[in-house]
Amino acid sequence: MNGTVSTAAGRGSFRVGTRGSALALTQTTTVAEALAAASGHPYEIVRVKTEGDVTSGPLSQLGGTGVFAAALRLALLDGGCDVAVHSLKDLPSVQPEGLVIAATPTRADVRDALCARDGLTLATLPDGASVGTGSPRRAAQLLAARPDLVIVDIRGNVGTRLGRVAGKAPAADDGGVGRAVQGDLDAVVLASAGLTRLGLQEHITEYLDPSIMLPAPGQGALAVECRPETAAAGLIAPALAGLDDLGTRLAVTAERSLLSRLEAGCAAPVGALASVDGGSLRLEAVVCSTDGTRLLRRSLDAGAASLEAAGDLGVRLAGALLADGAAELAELARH
Ligand SMILES: NCc1[nH]cc(CCC(=O)O)c1CC(=O)O
Repeated sequence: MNGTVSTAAGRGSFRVGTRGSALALTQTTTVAEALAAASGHPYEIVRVKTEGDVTSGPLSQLGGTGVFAAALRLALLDGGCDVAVHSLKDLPSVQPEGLVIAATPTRADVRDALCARDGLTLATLPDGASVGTGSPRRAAQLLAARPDLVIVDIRGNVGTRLGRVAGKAPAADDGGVGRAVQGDLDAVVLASAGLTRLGLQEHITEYLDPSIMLPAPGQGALAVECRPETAAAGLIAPALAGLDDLGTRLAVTAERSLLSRLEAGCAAPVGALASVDGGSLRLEAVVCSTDGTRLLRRSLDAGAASLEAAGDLGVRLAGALLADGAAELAELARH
C-alpha cells in the first residue's frame, strides 16, 4: 500500500506522509492543500501502512500506545516523507529526538458524539442498551452517567464502527480491521471531529457535553510533524508557522503534559480538556476506574497563557489527581 497518490514530485515539492484510513487521508489532504497554497510549492501524498492498520487484536495487545503514529514517525526519520500529519490524540507525548511538532492547526470540535439508532440520546436509550466503544475513557464515563448500559468493545475505523449501529448507513469499507456486522448495537461513541471530517455528522444523535464526557487529551486536534533541518521543511517553514494556532497549541500542551505526568497513554481512562479563557488557561481532567463507578474530576487555572504555564498546569493538575489516588484508581503505571 505504500505509494504515491499525486505526482507532483520533483525539486521544490514536499512529501506528506499519512496513514491509509479515510480519516487520515482527509486530514492529510486538507493540511497538504493549506501548506501548498501558503508556500506556493506542490506536494505529494505518501501512504505509510502502520502496524495498527494490519493488526486486528485489541489495542492493549499491540504492545503499548502510539502504534498508529510510530510508522509515520519512522518514515519521517528515514526520509520517506518530509511532513507527517497525525491525529494529536494518537500521538505519544514523548517527542522523538530530531522531530518537532511544527504546527497544531486550529482545533475542530473536541466533543465525543453519540451515534444511536432512531435518534436516541444518552437520556433516552432504553434500559440495558448496548453501546460500542473500544475506549476505556468513553466506557467509564458512559457507565458513570448510565450504569445500566452494556458496553461492547469494538474496533476498526470510523465507518466500520458506525456500521455496527442499527439503521445507520452501511459503512464504506475504509480499510477497517473487520467487516461491519449490520445493526447489532444500539449506539456507538466516536469523536465528533472525525465524523465531521468524513462528512458523517448526520449520524450524530447527541454531542456529549464535556461535563458528562471529557474528551481524550488532544482530541479534535492535528499535529503536523517534521524534521526541521531538512531542505523540504525549510521550504515550507513559513507556511507551517502560519498554520499553527496558538490557542490550540496551548490547550494541547496542557492536556498532553497532564497525560505524560500521569504516565498514561491514549488508551488510559483519562479525559482532559483545556481552554483559553481571556488571558488565562483552564484545564479540566478526569481519571476513571474502568467500570465507571469512581471518577476523579478536577480543574485548575494557569495564571498566564504561555507554553511554559500550559506545561506546568498539566503537571500540577496531574499531581493533584495522583495525590487523590488516580494511579491506583485507573491502574496507571506505578510511580
Ligand atoms: N483513535 C482513533 C481516532 N483518532 C482520531 C480520531 C478522531 C479525530 C480526532 O479526535 O482528532 C479517531 C476516531 C475516534 O476516536 O472516533
